[in-house]
Amino acid sequence: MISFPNAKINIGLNVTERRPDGYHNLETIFYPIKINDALEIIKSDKLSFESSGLEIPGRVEDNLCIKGYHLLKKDFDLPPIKIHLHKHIPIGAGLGGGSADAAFFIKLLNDYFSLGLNDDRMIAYARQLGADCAFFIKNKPVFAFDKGDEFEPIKLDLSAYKIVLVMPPVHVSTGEAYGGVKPAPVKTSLMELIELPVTEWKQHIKNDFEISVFKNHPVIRGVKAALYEAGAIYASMSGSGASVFAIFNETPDLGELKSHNQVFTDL
Ligand SMILES: C[C@](O)(CO)[C@H](O)COP(=O)(O)OP(=O)(O)OC[C@H]1O[C@@H](n2ccc(N)nc2=O)[C@H](O)[C@@H]1O
Ligand SMILES: Nc1ncnc2c1ncn2[C@@H]1O[C@H](COP(=O)(O)OP(=O)(O)OP(=O)(O)O)[C@@H](O)[C@H]1O
Repeated sequence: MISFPNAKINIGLNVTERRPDGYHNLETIFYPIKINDALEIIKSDKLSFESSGLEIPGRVEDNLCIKGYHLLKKDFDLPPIKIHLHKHIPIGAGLGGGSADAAFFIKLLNDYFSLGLNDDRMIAYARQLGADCAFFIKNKPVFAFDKGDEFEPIKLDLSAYKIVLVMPPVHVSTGEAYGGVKPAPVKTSLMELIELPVTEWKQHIKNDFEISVFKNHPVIRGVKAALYEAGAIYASMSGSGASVFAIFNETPDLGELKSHNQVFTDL
């Protein structure tokens, strides 16, 4: 059985406070986009994991799919499977690629072995694998709060616009990004700001990670500026970076940006 985990972008991200457990409370809007991995499972005589496409850093045991298998195996008598992941979603990009794989893997196991889990139970498992994972179970635009794993549904449809995503040749680790951020309470919640017309987002909606990440990686600031020069209505780094997305009325001419970065369109 195969599925196609997709990436997300964060439209606005406010880190509001440090939590006693070392994590941070935040508020953000998660919006799914059409950059996909391919994830396949088949029955086998032993548990195995292989990947193709982009190289995934770290040990196989730490891959979120393997972690997901062991998590569900505690509660279900799962037979061994062979997992194949074709990695296409850029890594260290703030696109939640690993988290999407984890959530889609739980959904695959649920379907393949008819485990009978509803969304809430799958969300409870996904949350244990990483803060971003839970979003990808329902995979619909939401306002997220707490660790980024509590949600309010929102009505947001950007399909009338052209969304472009630029991945510069740098990677930012999530830990590094949280290390540089100064938490602060918000004046107006993103839940309200997201209701503004897209043309007003530039004045009101920000990503708190940009200050320190841009300082350490000025090339990312440059990408955002170039996207505004190309006519973007709104542009922002996604999550903890390094990717930057932009919303346009018409398909832009990205000229120079294309020669130094990976560019995704039609998202
Ligand atoms: C930056 C975002 O992508 C925004 O959507 C997420 O907050 C990151 O979520 P994630 O990658 O699923 O994060 P996890 O794998 O759970 O945690 C990685 C590290 O990020 C930090 N972290 C993550 C989420 C959060 N609300 N507060 C944190 O401080 C912690 O240092 C943690 O050790
Ligand atoms: N299936 C997976 N795909 C990619 N990375 C994985 C996966 N499983 C575990 N990882 C580990 O997670 C790290 C970052 O993954 P990911 O691509 O989700 O980060 P990101 O782009 O910073 O996303 P975000 O911070 O938005 O969750 C990788 O360096 C890798 O070690």
